Amino acid sequence: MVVKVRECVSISEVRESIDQLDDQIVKLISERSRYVEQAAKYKKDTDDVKAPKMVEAVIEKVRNLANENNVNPDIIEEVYRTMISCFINHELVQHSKLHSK
Ligand SMILES: C=C(O[C@@H]1C=C(C(=O)O)C=C[C@H]1O)C(=O)O
Repeated sequence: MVVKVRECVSISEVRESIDQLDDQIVKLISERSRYVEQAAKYKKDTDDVKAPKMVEAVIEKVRNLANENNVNPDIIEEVYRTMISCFINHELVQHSKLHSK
């Protein structure tokens, strides 16, 4: 599917459109973060948090979604590897707080 976007007639319109999307993207990443934090409760050790097989499954899934949505899968993979790596570090902190009590 090709997502329909508005045909901008100036750089300020382009920037305005990108700003609106950034607002949504940050809200969605925040929502994702809340679920990753909840995952810490169900992971028994740090290997479980790092879950390399799960990471590869997510990467495969988002590469397929990228192909379906007409965006370069290599860009999506790089963005997701960076995001998941940050979330794993965040979750390791949550996990150690929960399991040191
Ligand atoms: C949500 C899970 O794992 C977590 C998912 C992450 C992510 O997708 O960003 C990061 C850390 C993992 O511990 C899961 O195993 O289902």
